[in-house]
Amino acid sequence: MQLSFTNYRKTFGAVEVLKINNLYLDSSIYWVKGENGSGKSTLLKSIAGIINFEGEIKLNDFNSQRKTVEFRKLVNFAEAEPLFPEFLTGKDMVDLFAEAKNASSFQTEFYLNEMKMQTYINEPIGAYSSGMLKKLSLVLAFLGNPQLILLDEPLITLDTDSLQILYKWIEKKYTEEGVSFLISSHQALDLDETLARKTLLVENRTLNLLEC
Ligand SMILES: Nc1ncnc2c1ncn2[C@@H]1O[C@H](COP(=O)(O)OP(=O)(O)OP(=O)(O)O)[C@@H](O)[C@H]1O
Repeated sequence: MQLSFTNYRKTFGAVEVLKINNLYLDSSIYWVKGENGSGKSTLLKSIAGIINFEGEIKLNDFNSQRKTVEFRKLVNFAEAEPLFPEFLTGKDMVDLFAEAKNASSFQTEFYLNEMKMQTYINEPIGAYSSGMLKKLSLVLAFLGNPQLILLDEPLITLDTDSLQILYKWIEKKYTEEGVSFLISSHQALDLDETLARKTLLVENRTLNLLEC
C-alpha cells in the first residue's frame, strides 16, 4: 500500500483544521494519536472520501477525488460514532456492504459469528446498544478486499472479549493479507509486539510520522 498526501488542506468555513504538505505512508499499522479536536476524525474522513478537501490524497496512484470508484474499493472505514438508518436490520446493512465490496457470504458469516452477532443481526438497528452498533460498523469495515482499513476510535464501547477478537482480526489481516490500518485511539493499541507499527501524531493542525 502506498498512501500519499500532496498539498492537502481542510478548512471548515474560514478555519483551517488540518494541513499536510507532503507525506508518504507505506504498508503498516498506524496508531493515529492526538488530543481532542486535533483533527484525527477529519483526517480519516478525508482519506475515506466522505468529506471534501483541497489538494490530493492518493492510494496506489488512485486519486481519491478523481478515481473514486477504484479508490473506494481499496479503502474501508468505521466511524467513531456510526449512524445507520434505524429501520434497517444489521443484516440489511451487511448485505448492502457485502454487495458493494464484493464480499462472499462465507466472509460475512465468519465475521458475524466471531463477534457473536447472529442472535440480533435480524433486529432493527434502532434497537441496538452502542456496543452492538460498534461491532456492526467494525464487521462492515472488514468486508471485501480492502488494502487500507480506517478505524476511528474502534476500542470504545467494546466488551473485553470483543476487543480481543478485534485485535486478532487486525493482526490477521495485516500479517496474512498485507492490509494496512490507520487506527485513531486515545488509548494505546494492545497489538502483538512483533508487528510493525508506526505512530502518526496529529498536532498543531498537521500530521507527523513519529520515529519509533
Ligand atoms: N463539521 C464541522 N464543522 C466545523 N468544524 C468542525 C467540523 N468537524 C470538525 N470540526 C473542527 O475540526 C477540528 C478537528 O475535529 P476532529 O473531529 O477531526 O478532531 P478529533 O481529533 O477527531 O477529536 P476527538 O479526539 O475529540 O474525537 C475541531 O476543531 C473541530 O471543532
